[in-house]
This record gives sequence, structure tokens and C-alpha cells, in this order.
Amino acid sequence: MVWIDLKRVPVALTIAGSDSGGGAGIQADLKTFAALGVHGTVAITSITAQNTREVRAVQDVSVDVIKAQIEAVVSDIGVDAAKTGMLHTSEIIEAVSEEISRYKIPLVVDPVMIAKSGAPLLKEDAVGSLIRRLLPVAKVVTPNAREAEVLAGVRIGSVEDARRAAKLIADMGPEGVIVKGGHMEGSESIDILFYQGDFIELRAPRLESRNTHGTGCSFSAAITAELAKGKDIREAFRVAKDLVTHAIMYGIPVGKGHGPLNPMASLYNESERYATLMRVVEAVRILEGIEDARKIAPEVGINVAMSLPYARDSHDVAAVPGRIHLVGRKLKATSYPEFGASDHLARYILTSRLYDREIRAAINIAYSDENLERLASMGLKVSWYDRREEPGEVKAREGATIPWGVRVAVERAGRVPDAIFHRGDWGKEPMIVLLGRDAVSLAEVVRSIA
Ligand SMILES: Cc1ncc(COP(=O)(O)OP(=O)(O)O)c(N)n1
Ligand SMILES: Cc1ncsc1CCOP(=O)(O)O
Repeated sequence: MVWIDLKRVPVALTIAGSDSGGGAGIQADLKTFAALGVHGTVAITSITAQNTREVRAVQDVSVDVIKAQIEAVVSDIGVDAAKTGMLHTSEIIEAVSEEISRYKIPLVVDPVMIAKSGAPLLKEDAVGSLIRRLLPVAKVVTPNAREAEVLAGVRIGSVEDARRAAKLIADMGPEGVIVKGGHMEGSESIDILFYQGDFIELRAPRLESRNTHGTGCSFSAAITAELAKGKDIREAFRVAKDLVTHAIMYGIPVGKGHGPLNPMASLYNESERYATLMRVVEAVRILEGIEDARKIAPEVGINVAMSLPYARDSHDVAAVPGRIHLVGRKLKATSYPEFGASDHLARYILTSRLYDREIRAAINIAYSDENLERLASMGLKVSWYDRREEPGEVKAREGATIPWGVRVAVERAGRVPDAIFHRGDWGKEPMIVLLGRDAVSLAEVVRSIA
């Protein structure tokens, strides 16, 4: 949940370049500030003609206008924390350092050097100015491994090297140094914070995505937003790692190169919570209204589940705790839907979404040839997996059967089918699981089958 202080909305300032593609620079920063409930202000340093593939042109803003933008914002609105992004030349770095030093604003420095597309965004001869003029006035510096190599003058090939570099950079003045591991090898993305003599390491599974443009910008903007709220560096670090991981998971697939990450993913998720829960409530109402549900109710009960649009795990999936059971001929839900109440259906949905992001809902019904025939007669695509063919190493891993089964069924069908069934195994009841975009539409399909 984003807690917003309505009496005094925190204000953050980004001193950075504009990205015409809307993925990095001030555009990413403003989205990130907004997602974290902070009012964003800007001082544009350069205008770039940029898209997901390349930087075509750069026009630097005059240092007088850069300083005037900072002055205008600070003198009237007030700034709780600021960050820097693209500072193209020594002249710009020196002007920003001078202006920021006039006010006692906590400053986050993202030492932007090279765009994801490979274009230099910091002139080579300006690295010295960054080290001499900006790092001493910074509260936090957030280099990626390649930028940290340039600043610290050491090669980074391991977490140990990253720790050494963080210490060397801390000697240049900032209170906290975060070396990001996004550009390094390995199955995890490991970021390291060096602060007050201690290291904190945050890990996240490395996500395979092309849509990561603006990652560094959003990360440093999230740190800035949290500092603007008065949060401690360590807490800001956790929020930023979490926001960026979610934003990469749901990167925006636009353009032919690296599309932008989506810093709004968490915010959109939160905004859909109530509507999603209400779709499950409505679906339950439809199921409870079925006159004779005996042919569709499995022994273990029915559940109906629906995920948030930017779901990360089963906590972002709403369903009925205790499921929906047959009482006489009718179905009765044991309780009111909640997030995190599904185990099986959540896994069906979350795995299906790896193939098709539109899939958000699932309902399980009893397996029978008759029910399969009804689905086929409705023109729905049905696929299946056989639990007896499950490889030993999958069986040995808790919770791995359904993701494996869904993959098998999707590959067999060539797309996410409308229903997946299995014929059971020792202690496992055979089952049909319907998949789709919306819990209510699926409940209507179940009503037709019944
Ligand atoms: C105007 C502008 N500022 C910063 C960048 C860097 O963004 P990107 O290329 O995506 O690299 P990271 O954000 O991941 O460091 C840019 N391209 N343009
Ligand atoms: C046992 C079972 N297998 C597939 S769906 C299902 C029932 C619903 O399970 P959950 O309530 O965990 O989503």
C-alpha cells in the first residue's frame, strides 16, 4: 500500500535528461515518483531524440536554464529529496553540484554513462567532474556494475568485487553506495548497499525481458521518492528493488528494441484490487445460483480464482478460502473471497500468464467425458496432461506439478487452451480447469455446462 501524507505531499526533484521514447530519464522518474505517492518536479539537462533502439540526437540545455529550473522549484515548491540522471558534460555537472550545494537537499546520484542502446550519455572527459564535484555532495550513489567499474577503477566480476567497489566509491564522499547487479551474470540479480560500514544484499530472480529500458532511472527515482518521505536509506533500497523487479516483470512491449519497464505496475495492481475481488464475488453468486450442480462439482470442491492484472504470486490472486461445496444439488461457498486463498488455481493462472498475459481467471470442475463433450460442443479448445508422465525431478519439487502440467498442455495446444484436464493419479482426483480473462465469464460457461 502507498501511504500518502495528505497534509504535506512529499516533493522530489529529478535533474535529468528527457527521453522522447518515454522509457528512461525524467519520464521514468516522474512515473516512479507518482507510483510512490510523491509529487515530482524536474530540471531538464538535455533533450534526447531517443526510442527503444537508439539515441539519434542530444541537445544540452544551457547551464543557466538548468540552474534556473532548480532555483524555481526549490524557492517556491520546496524539495525533500533530489536525484540526478543524465548529466552530459563537465559544465553541467559542475553547475548542478554548485546549485544543489546551495540547498541542503538529500541527493541521489545515478551516474548515467551509457544508454541501453549503447549511446554515450556522459562525455568521457566528464567522469572526473562526476567524481570530484558530484559524489562529495551525494547522499546515495547508484551505479550499475559497469558504472561502478569506471568510478572505482576496478574490474567487477563477482559479488565480492562489487562490495570492494562500493567501499572505494563510498570513500569519494557519499553516505550510501548501491552497486546494482542487473548487468552481471547469474540466475539472480544481486544489488549491494554499503552504508554506515555494513553491507546489505538484496536478491531477486533474474527476469528474462527485453523491456528493461529505464531500469537505472526508476531505481534511483524510487530511492529518491522514499528519502523524500523521510525513509531511511535501507528501507528506500528495499522499496526500490521491489518496484523495479515488478516493473521489469511487466515491462511495456513497445518498439523494436528495448521497451521500457513499467514503474506503474504496482500502482495499477493496487487500483484493481477491489474490482478483481468483486468479479470473484459475482462469479460465486452465479455458481451458487446453478439449479443442479451435481455433475460439475468435484469431491474436493470447486474454486473460482482471478488474478490482479500485474500479479506476481498467489497473494495477488483472489479466490474462496475453503472452496465451494455441494450441499444437496446446490453449490455453497464456505466463505467470502480473499486474496491468497488459492493454491492450485493460482498456479494454473500464473503459469498460463507466462504464455498469455490476458489470462487472469480459472475455475475447476469435475472431470467427466460428458463435461469434456459439452466444452467441445461450445467450441472451446481443450488440452490435457498426464500426471503419470511427470518427470521424477518435477514430482520431487513441492508445487511443481501444475506448472509442468500447464506447460505440457499449452505446448500440445499451441496456445493457452480454454480448459486443461488431467485424469488423476494416486490420491489425485481427475479435474478440468477452465481458463480465461474473467471469472464471471467462466462462471457463465460453468452454468451452461451444468
Ligand atoms: C535521457 C536518458 N537518461 C537516462 C538513460 C539511461 O537509461 P537506460 O538506457 O535504460 O539505462 P538504465 O536506466 O538501465 O541505466 C537514457 N537512455 N536516456
Ligand atoms: C485440487 C485442485 N486441483 C486443481 S484445481 C483444485 C481445487 C482448487 O484448488 P485451490 O482452492 O487451491 O485453488
